[in-house]
Amino acid sequence: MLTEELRNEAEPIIEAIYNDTFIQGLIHGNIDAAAVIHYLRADSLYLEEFANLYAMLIAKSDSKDTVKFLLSQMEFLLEGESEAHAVLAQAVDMPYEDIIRDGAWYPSADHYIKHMYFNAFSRENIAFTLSAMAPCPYVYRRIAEKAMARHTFEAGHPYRGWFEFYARDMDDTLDVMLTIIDNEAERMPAEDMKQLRRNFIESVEHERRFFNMAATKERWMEVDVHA
Ligand SMILES: Cc1ncc(CO)c(N)n1
Repeated sequence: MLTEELRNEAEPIIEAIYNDTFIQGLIHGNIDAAAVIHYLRADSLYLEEFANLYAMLIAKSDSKDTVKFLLSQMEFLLEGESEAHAVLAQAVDMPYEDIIRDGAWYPSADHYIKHMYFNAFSRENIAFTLSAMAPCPYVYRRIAEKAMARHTFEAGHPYRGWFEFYARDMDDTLDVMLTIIDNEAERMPAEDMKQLRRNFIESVEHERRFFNMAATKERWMEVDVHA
């Protein structure tokens, strides 16, 4: 199965993400608050676009079950994931709304978002876009699983709820995404299947860059989007 292979290929990158500054900082509870704030500013905008991408995929879907899935995911995204963000906001002791007021598509987030949109705009088959989107739930779930397996988060740990959320709540999203990708891949020419692979692995790399973006507070040097 294609997505099983892709998950195996992604594993060393995910292990690297796990060992990078951002996740290690969350695990040990000593992350720079400014990095968490930078992450939330970018991620709130990223998730907004993720919801917009679901809407684009709905327009491309002819199966009722797929439409239902995409709708439910959109709702989950708009409601549920705020729980994970709330944990981070609380840990840095700032109201969430105040944090995200000044967000921007910082360069790495910008690249990742446009990678997904390129597939949505240029391909009719939703498997292309889904192959670029699936690493979003997958990478977070794997990281959360690794963290929970390797560490004991005491009750008062400021980031415990973040890891618990992603260890618990990503399965449904992931299963349906991977099933659609595998079903479509079976009927595709080799060239297209290669693109699904590239899309998936590139997004796993984008996930790494996104956390590093937050850790280094990466921003555009010349573009002021609030001008
Ligand atoms: C960039 C990014 N990837 C994945 C997730 C998990 O949904 C997230 N919130 N943000």
